[in-house]
Amino acid sequence: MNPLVAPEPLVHGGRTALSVNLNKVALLRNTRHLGIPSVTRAAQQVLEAGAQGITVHPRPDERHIRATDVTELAELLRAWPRIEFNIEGNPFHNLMDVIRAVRPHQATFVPDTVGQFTSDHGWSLPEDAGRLKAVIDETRVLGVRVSLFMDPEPGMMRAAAELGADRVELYTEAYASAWGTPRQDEVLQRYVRTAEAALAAGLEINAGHDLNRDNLSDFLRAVPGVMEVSIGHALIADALELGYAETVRDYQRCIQRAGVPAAR
Ligand SMILES: CC(=O)[C@@H](O)[C@H](O)COP(=O)(O)O
Ligand SMILES: NCC(=O)COP(=O)(O)O
Repeated sequence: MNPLVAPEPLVHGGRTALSVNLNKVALLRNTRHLGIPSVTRAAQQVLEAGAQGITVHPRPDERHIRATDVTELAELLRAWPRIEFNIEGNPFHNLMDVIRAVRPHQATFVPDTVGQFTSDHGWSLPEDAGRLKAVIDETRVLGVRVSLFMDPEPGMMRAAAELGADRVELYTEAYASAWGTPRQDEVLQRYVRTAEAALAAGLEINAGHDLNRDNLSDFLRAVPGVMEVSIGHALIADALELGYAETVRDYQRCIQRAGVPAAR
């Protein structure tokens, strides 16, 4: 029995789930040998406040999330059967060993290099398709949903679906950079067209990177079918001021303001 995949699919009724990325809690923790702030305590508090998922990106250099964090979070989440565990990373680096061991609900494949400052691009299809097929197939056989981290390129959506991906995660940095500028609507339309192409190809849709309390509602109001947003950097920064619980509630309010009820 897959330890983390729920017996029944975790369906949020097409509503947008909030998955909190805990990378930056681990980043701060790693600056001393004191074990604080605790990653598992952060997870417990954001889940008690209503978050529907936890996301981590255990990079090969362990600059933030470590392998031990992943196993401790997997253990914690056994007590939260309706919560999704999303583990991100490059499947050609360390990620597949983690997926085989933990079998989270979702694996998000990201084409980062080992020392990359942060994620800053999606997969190139069809160029990357040949090597992605095998790891997508293996991951799905393990009962783990596959999401491909993708730029807002409508023309790549069919190729992502043909590879067997269940979802694409729209890389939202371009939107976040344009938000509040005269280019906002033009850039947003690229995401709308990409989401429409993804849905037409039979893919489900996630989104993430640089989303925050200012730009989230406009994105969800415009872009159809977003099942999950994974948010870390801005959310943890907000939590330094507001606390985890009030911050999660505020992000849920942003989702609800978009007219897309937050997942229950
Ligand atoms: C894939 C993505 O956009 C982010 O989830 C990524 O985890 C950010 O990584 P850092 O937190 O190391 O910047
Ligand atoms: N996949 C995006 C994610 O998990 C968090 O990205 P960010 O909010 O830290 O930019």
